[in-house]
Amino acid sequence: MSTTELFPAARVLGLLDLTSLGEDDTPARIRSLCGAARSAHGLPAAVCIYPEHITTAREALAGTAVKVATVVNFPEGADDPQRIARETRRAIAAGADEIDMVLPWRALQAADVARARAGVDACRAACGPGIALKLILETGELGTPELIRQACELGLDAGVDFLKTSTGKVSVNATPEAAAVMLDAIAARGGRCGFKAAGGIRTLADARIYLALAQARLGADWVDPARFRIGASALFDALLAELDG
Ligand SMILES: O=C[C@H](O)COP(=O)(O)O
Repeated sequence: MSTTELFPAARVLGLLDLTSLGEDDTPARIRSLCGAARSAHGLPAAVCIYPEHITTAREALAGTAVKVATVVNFPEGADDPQRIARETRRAIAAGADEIDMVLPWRALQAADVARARAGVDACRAACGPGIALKLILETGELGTPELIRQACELGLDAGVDFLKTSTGKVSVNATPEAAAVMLDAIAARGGRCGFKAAGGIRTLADARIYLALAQARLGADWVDPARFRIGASALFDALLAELDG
């Protein structure tokens, strides 16, 4: 079966974190994004927006099952655990269901594993068991498969809910090579952690590359919104175009 048949546009839509992380986003833009999310073809898994727009998104999505995801320590990936905890608590108080936190990846690059881990632990503690934590590794900046694997192990040890590739704000974002390393790490721990490909994914063909990689390593049943997401700001229009025929 081809990836087009395995992963039709309607299925991809249900796995989408519909993203708007523009510096100039306004409440009107977020309302419009959430209005579009209520498409006749089905709902995305989540919208992903800056923390200042959580309330707007919550209101605009009321009555739907679409989760409100937001970003913390974004996009820089700083290494201040207290700031990370504070941002996380505020986002949850404002109504976020899911937190996409950037790993203090420079600390990891500098071999300060404890500092990087402290940031993730702070976010995990602030999330508690009820809020999904997606750890953004910024794989394009980590660079080597060894460092990407080390970042995966750090996140898995800390009990994050998803490993996510990228912020979309650096020159190298999601790549199939980085995704393969991440999916291998997730599979080696029994597939309990999810995976989110994000950053530079613009077409259905791009999305299907990551879906196929995940299915090959973790199985067809594993690929559902509880464990697999595509984060993208530019894919939605391509999906609707396909669904509209
Ligand atoms: O967190 C998700 C990414 O920011 C989305 O990146 P993108 O704008 O390249 O689709």
